[in-house]
Amino acid sequence: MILMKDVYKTYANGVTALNGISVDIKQGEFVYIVGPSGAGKSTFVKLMYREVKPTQGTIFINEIEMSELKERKVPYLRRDIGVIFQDFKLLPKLSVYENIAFALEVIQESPRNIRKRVMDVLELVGLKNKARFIPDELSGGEQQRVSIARAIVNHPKIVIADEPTGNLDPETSWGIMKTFEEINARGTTIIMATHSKEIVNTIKKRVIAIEDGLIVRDQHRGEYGYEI
Ligand SMILES: Nc1ncnc2c1ncn2[C@@H]1O[C@H](COP(=O)(O)OP(=O)(O)OP(=O)(O)O)[C@@H](O)[C@H]1O
Repeated sequence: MILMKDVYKTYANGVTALNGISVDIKQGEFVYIVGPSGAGKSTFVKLMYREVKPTQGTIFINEIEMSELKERKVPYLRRDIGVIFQDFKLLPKLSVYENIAFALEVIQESPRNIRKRVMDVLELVGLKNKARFIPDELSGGEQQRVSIARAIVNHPKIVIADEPTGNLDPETSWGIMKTFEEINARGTTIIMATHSKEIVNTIKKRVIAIEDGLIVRDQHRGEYGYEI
C-alpha cells in the first residue's frame, strides 16, 4: 500500500528533512506519525501524496512507483488519497455542499451521483443541516468536519491528515477521531501526523516516531512517548 525504501529529502535551501526512511504500511492500518517540531513528519506525509518528491529512495503507493508516475497521472493518484489539513483549506466563497461536490465535479460524476454522495458524507460527519452554509458561518470543528467530508467523498483508499486536530478544542477533537475510526473500520488506511499525546495514548494505534529525519520507533498500539 505505502512502501518506502531508504528515502531522503533535502529541500532546495539545503535543509535535509528526511535522512533515510524505510516503512511499510498495509491497507486498513491506522498510523500516527509523532515526533518533535521540525522532525520531518509533514515532509514524510507529503511524499505520500506527491506534494514533495524524494531526493533519493523509492516510494510505492498502491503498487505504483512514484518516480515512474508521469506528472499527468498525479490526479489519478490523488483520487485514491484524501488529504486533511490543520487549517482546513476550504474554498471560502463556496457552500459546504459545493466545497465537497467540487471534488466530484472535477472527476465528472453525474449530478445525481454527486448529490447522493455529498449528502451521504455530510450525514457521516453530522453536517447535513449545514449544507448551504459557507465556511465562515461554521465553527472550527465544523469546518474540519467539512474538510474530512471532502477528503473521503471519493472513497479514497488512504486518508492522510496532517495535524487535523491542531486547531480544535478537545471535545471537537474526539468527535473528529470518532469519524476517523469509522472511516478506518470500512477499510480505509489512515495516516495521521499529530502532536496530541492524549489522543495517541487513548485511541491506541500503530505509532511511528520521527526524529531528525529518521524513524526512531515503530510500535503496534504504541504510546506518544514525548513530554509536552
Ligand atoms: N518547503 C520547504 N523548504 C525548505 N525547508 C523545508 C520545507 N518544508 C520543511 N522544511 C524543513 O524541513 C524540516 C522538517 O520539516 P517538517 O515540516 O517536515 O517537520 P514536522 O515534523 O512536520 O514539524 P512540525 O511538527 O513543526 O509541523 C524542517 O527543518 C523544516 O524547516
